[in-house]
Amino acid sequence: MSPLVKIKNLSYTYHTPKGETKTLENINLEINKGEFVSIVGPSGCGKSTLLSLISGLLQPSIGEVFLDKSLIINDSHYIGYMLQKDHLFEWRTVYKNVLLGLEINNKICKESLQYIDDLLKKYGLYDFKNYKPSQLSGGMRQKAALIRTLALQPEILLLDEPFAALDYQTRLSAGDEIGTILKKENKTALLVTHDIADAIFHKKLLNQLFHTSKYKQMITILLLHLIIGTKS
Ligand SMILES: Nc1ncnc2c1ncn2[C@@H]1O[C@H](COP(=O)(O)OP(=O)(O)OP(=O)(O)O)[C@@H](O)[C@H]1O
Repeated sequence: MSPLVKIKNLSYTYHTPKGETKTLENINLEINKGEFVSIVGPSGCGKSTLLSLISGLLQPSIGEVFLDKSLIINDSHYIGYMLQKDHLFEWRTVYKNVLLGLEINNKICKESLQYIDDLLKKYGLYDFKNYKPSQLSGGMRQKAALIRTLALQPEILLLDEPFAALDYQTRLSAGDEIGTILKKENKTALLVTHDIADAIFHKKLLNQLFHTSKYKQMITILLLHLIIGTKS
């Protein structure tokens, strides 16, 4: 089976009038379909940059990023992003928020609406669909944001510290629920976090440990493969 995401000899340097910042150096990584991979590293080590490169928002300085065997040169593949903040709009109901991606991408049809209804029912938000985001708990809001992302049926989900804004208890339950949803929907996901507890919460298989960037000594990116599905 060929990997869904393949990163080959990837390096990235930011160029600004003040100088250059070598952020990633010679990263190699493969993610198979259905895997949940966590990358842990301290603030500033390049986690968000890596996600931008995978999503095609940035182009590698050196190396290549492939998604499903084709080179990522722009954002032509559909990639779902979940950020620290849920970015739900208070003036829209939960349902209207969840519909937003479909609306923007002109993808509202009978099947997509049915898929949203199924997700809302399966994951306990259907009864809250006419609520405003402020009437939901932090964990429920993150679930609504996840359903908004899943509605577009992305090939891969990129999760950039999605639990960081939640309190510890909510973080545990939301992390658990979101992991369960991704597993049930058979999604491939890459989580980046500075908090190792977030990554090992799902415990599973420690796959690879690598050091990166001589410019940021002592930074260790701990790569955990949290295998979802039959491999878990
Ligand atoms: N647009 C930019 N221009 C110049 N340098 C940048 C830019 N974005 C990020 N950097 C630098 O690149 C390095 C990596 O940043 P990045 O945001 O990828 O790290 P991170 O691990 O995601 O950090 P955090 O956990 O704080 O979000 C940092 O030194 C940062 O200052």
